[in-house]
Amino acid sequence: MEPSLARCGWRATARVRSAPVSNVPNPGAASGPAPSPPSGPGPLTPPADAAAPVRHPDAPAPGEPLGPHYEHCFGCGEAQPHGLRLRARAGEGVSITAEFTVGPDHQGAPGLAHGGVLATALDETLGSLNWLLRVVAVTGRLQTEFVRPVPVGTVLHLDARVTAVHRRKIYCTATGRLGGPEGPVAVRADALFVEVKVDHFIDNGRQEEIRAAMADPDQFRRVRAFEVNP
Ligand SMILES: CCCCCCCC/C=C\CCCCCCCC(=O)SCCNC(=O)CCNC(=O)[C@H](O)C(C)(C)COP(=O)(O)OP(=O)(O)OC[C@H]1O[C@@H](n2cnc3c(N)ncnc32)[C@H](O)[C@@H]1OP(=O)(O)O
Repeated sequence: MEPSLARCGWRATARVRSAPVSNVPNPGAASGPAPSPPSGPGPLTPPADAAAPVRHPDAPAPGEPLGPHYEHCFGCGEAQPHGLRLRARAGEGVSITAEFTVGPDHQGAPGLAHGGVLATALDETLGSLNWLLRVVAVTGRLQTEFVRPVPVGTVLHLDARVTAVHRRKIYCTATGRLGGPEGPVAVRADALFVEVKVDHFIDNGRQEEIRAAMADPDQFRRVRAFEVNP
């Protein structure tokens, strides 16, 4: 241990307190064997009749930057001072690459990215995939795996792809690597997005921001085009 940390009273031997499992009361014990864990495919496994994703003919070309989908978005917006300012590019097929530089505003522990911020980076990258399908969709489910700590200053290189589509459900997966596209894997996610109409935002968003977004002709046209010109 660093001498300076030892001076602060930190002990490398700290352990979570725990009781032996046999001492934990089990109210179900008297009524027979414990229920078996759920089996079968989970909600992030596409059903057998799911289809392969199809890249929309008007999707941005591979390598083309996607640009923010909303300027105040915490994930990608330019007008969001503490946001992630994640930059995404179209990939081949229905895939995306993205970069996010972890800054001091993104810390959880000293010098390390907050797990929720990393989940946001994964969510934002996965959400960008819908631009290649040309549908508007929101996250229904996001399962994250944190494999390595991510220091402040790291450029996290993300890649994501859609694996299957079933009715309004879009199944996708993403990986984030440290320092470069071939760097060690730090985070992973599997997700289910659900296609929605633009009315989802109009009906549920705070009126102040909705009015401002509707007054922005670029914003409105871009999103509506997904609905009326599938
Ligand atoms: C002028 C206005 C301008 C607007 C500008 C807009 C620009 C922005 C454009 C694009 C935005 C993209 C934003 C990107 C940001 C990154 C992504 C996010 O963080 S999004 C935020 C977090 N997510 C939510 O807030 C969702 C909250 N949840 C909901 O609203 C609903 O629960 C919703 C829409 C997800 C589903 O509700 P239902 O009533 O529409 O759909 P049902 O009929 O229940 O489900 C349809 C199918 O999906 C399955 N499903 C739904 N939710 C599921 C879940 N959580 N897990 C598993 N399956 C689920 C169901 O089982 C059903 O499947 P079966 O077709 O029957 O097989």
